[in-house]
Amino acid sequence: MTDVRTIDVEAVTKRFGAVSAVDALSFQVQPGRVTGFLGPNGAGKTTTLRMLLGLVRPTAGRATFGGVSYTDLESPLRTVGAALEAASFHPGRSARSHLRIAATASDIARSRVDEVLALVGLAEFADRRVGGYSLGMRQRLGLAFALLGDPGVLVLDEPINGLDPEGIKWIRSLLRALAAEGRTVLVSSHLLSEVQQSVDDVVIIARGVLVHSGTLASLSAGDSVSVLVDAPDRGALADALTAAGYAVTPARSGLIVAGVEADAVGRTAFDAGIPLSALQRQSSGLEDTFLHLVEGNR
Ligand SMILES: Nc1ncnc2c1ncn2[C@@H]1O[C@H](COP(=O)(O)OP(=O)(O)OP(=O)(O)O)[C@@H](O)[C@H]1O
Repeated sequence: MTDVRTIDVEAVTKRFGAVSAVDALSFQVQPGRVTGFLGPNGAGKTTTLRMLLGLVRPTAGRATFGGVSYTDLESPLRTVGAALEAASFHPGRSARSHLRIAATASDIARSRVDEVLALVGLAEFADRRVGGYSLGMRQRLGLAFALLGDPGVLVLDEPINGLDPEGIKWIRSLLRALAAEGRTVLVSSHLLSEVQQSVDDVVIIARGVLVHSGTLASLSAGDSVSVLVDAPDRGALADALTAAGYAVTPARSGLIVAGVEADAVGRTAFDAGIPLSALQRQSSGLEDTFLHLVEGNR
């Protein structure tokens, strides 16, 4: 690995005619961590990654690797490994032949081709025509390209898309391993649940604007906890909880008490001499928090 850098997105805007795909977006991606770049379909993820990789020119702002734009990098393939969605490969050529051509063009040792083929689990299919590959195998080939120059930064657009459960498990551990080696790893997805197990940090966008950036743990701080409680005498229970200062909302199967843990609700009922028929903690969960964040921006 040669060159480890942060990814710096600074007030980047991209308009396509009247469509504002990305709007004054700023965030930083740190080395040694896996960062999930999340947002619903059409949020502007691919456009942002394309600006980062010099494929689309921002209307305003700049996206760089430690202050240097992709097109100004001395040795781009050795600095940044990228796998964008819908990478096109020549159907009649093999994975090995694709990688050999790229290695030769960038002055990378031929031996590295076999290394990356093994790394992505394509060694036994290396000489097969890419036209016969499954979507998952194409994803692996895209990843092999990204890793070819042993770069310090990886930018991967929806790398989990198309992988089977075993492939998903494999890529999760690969992402973790790449970050553990000190690399900067940015992975886009429209599903938090897809990357939740492999990311340290999250950058969440919706409609082209930033809605949250921070550690994965910072996201769970927004989880709302509540308790569903019920008693044969629901009215008496509601009165006791309200008298104790809790916000109580009637629901079909009981009462919802917001922002409190089950033990406190149980104690209040016990002190008031009210036997309970149900007491259940409810957490909105990370995915709900994520959806709430992005839907607030729809
Ligand atoms: N070349 C283009 N011309 C016009 N509009 C575009 C172009 N590229 C993207 N857009 C629009 O910009 C917005 C953001 O699209 P983008 O593909 O970046 O989103 P995304 O978050 O990557 O979504 P997905 O997960 O569906 O790929 C969308 O409204 C899209 O229609």
